[in-house]
Amino acid sequence: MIVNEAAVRAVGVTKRYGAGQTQVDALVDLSADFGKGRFTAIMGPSGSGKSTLLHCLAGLDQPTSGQVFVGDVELSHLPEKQLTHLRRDRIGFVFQAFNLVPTLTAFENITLPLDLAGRTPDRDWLRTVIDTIGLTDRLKHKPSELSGGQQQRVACARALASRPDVVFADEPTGNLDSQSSADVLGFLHRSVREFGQTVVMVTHDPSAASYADRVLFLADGRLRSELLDPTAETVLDTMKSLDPAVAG
Ligand SMILES: Nc1ncnc2c1ncn2[C@@H]1O[C@H](COP(=O)(O)OP(=O)(O)OP(=O)(O)O)[C@@H](O)[C@H]1O
Repeated sequence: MIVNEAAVRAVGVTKRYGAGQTQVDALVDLSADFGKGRFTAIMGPSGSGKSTLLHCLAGLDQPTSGQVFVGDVELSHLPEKQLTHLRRDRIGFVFQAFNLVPTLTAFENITLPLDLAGRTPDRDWLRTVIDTIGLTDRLKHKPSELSGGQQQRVACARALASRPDVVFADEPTGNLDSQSSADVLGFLHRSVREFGQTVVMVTHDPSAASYADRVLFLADGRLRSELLDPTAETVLDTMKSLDPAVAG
């Protein structure tokens, strides 16, 4: 397995909002590689730039300066139509609010992005993903008939259905109890370990971050620290050293 090859790369990314008195530098000259087949968590205090970074990496927002690469494609040079195709074909998204379509069944939600793209699902892959989320008996149910944790696992399966180059997850366990969080994180972890998927996840929760291979810590739009093979304890210790508010 090639461990060091980057699925996504930020090079000198700055993101500035507003101007003059209201100017905010949400990201400042930030560079980071996100290795293929790796699970990376992004942490940092509120307002440190986590969501902005995720949106820039996913081509949902444009850096003010600097470059973002998905594989070897540089996003800022892509016309909007190609960017839309790249997001659709090569990137999966999981959001805090599960964002499932209420009128469709779980199975239909999972295959919706492929259907919209006019792509034939890879049956074996779809079966693997569905078996791994452990909801085989709930596939004909609508989202309102599923628990929050089950809905988020459906959202994860939807993100993986196209076998994307990278899955971006923005606070995927923010609305879940601890057991449901463990189910969702366990699934993301398995998708990396067993299927070689790449996951980049923003979280506030040290135990969620401990499922990752690596944690990046942001503060004031800058990369401040990095932890490999994190545990909830080492993540919390690093957070305390970076943010006096956490240290209490
Ligand atoms: N559209 C916008 N216009 C102006 N300022 C913005 C915009 N989006 C974000 N910001 C500012 O950029 C900074 C970084 O915001 P961002 O949402 O990336 O932080 P975050 O670390 O994800 O925060 P949280 O943990 O609270 O979600 C903040 O100061 C925020 O107020």
